[in-house]
Amino acid sequence: MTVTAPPLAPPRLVVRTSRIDELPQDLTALVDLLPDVRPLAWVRHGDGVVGWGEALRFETFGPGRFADAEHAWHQVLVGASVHDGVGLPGTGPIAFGSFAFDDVVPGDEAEDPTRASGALIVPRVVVGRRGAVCWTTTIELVGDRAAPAPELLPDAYPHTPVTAPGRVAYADGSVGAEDWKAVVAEGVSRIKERELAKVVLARDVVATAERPVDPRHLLRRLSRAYDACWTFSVDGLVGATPELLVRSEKGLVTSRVLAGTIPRTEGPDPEASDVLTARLAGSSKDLEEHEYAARSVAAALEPFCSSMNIPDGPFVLHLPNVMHLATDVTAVLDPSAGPRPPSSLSLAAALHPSAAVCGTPTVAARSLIREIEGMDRARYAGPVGWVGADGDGEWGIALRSAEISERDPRHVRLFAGCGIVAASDPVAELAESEAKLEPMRFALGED
Ligand SMILES: C=C(O[C@H]1C=CC=C(C(=O)O)[C@@H]1O)C(=O)O
Repeated sequence: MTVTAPPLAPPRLVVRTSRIDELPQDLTALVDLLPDVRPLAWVRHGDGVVGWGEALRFETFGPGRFADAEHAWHQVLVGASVHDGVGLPGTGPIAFGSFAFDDVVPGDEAEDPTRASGALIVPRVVVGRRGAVCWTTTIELVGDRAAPAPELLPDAYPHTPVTAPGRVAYADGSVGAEDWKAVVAEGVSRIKERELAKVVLARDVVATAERPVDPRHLLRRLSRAYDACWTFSVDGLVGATPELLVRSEKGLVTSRVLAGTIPRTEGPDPEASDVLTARLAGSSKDLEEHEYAARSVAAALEPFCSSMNIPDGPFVLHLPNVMHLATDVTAVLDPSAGPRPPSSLSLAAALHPSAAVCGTPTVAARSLIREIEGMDRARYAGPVGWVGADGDGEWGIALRSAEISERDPRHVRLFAGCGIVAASDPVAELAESEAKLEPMRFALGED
């Protein structure tokens, strides 16, 4: 694990949260506040948290990436001095984070042994909104002479205008579209050979923009057009995910499980929309895909919970680009499990990778992905979100996402994947993956 911070050991945080005037009733009110420095965001329906600056960063590696990050977060909180005048989820100290999908990236260690597979970032400034309550949090490192005075913090970062990426050219990523159909066909045949029941296979597309991609541009467009999704930005990974891996708040745990998809092709015709909804709700192939995902989430949560509610069947979630089969799982953390309940981050670690992004059984699916997918997923399909001082927080699965290249921010990798079962058809899966790329293609467009 790497801790990047001014040379102070151990670092001591001073955290102040205070209520501020209500922000405009606008879906982009929070993301509009972001300055031009690697923005942090977790926003849905205009509520959530945004952050900027870096008080602390913890970088972690490999299979221990979640546990090491959690340990570092606990350590830093021990000495923190917190003045929280609001007391809501997301107030006080928080860290944004994102984590790689896989424990190992084949061949990668040789190429870049320093590339972290997880990071928690404690921002210098957070602004949040929950309903009518808005707040700001400033986070300083004691003795950090480089830090601006607290009263200057919100303005101490450059507020240059948001820039649009201009013309964007798209090219094949690691595996071209045609070849990817063969990858899917291989997945189907392995399933038919009974090696496994389900595997999620993904592909990437590389976008090259005329100008460096400003994550704030993507955030604005996503939070407006995909407001029912969780729009996020952490360390150059930006997206609007419809899938909530876990939210943990005061002992109540929620997870929105998605699997089973139909691209939306019906335009504004409500009758056509009803036909698609009915087709998805009655598709045995999609129901099978969904069942594996819902079961994997329930099984991972079970050891931590005293009760759980799993609806009998999924509902159909309507998004602008696709419809999904969805199940909202709710559960209560077991109060007798010990003095410190599991944090949202450790629940995310236990849930990852669910069968919505990996497959069933997990180990067989993960090894088939490594064998045939032909792509480094990096942080795509890994957990992304935030954790607070009490461990509560929200973690989504980094879907409908793209990674802006650190080396050259004109380059962006867009990702999409599809659950494959015995009845999957490679042509239909390619069309589905295109529909799942649509949010990020839209985000890269012009206002
Ligand atoms: C893996 C992705 O979607 C997952 C979530 C919802 C529906 C899915 C599906 O129907 O295949 C996938 O399991 C993705 O968007 O890249």
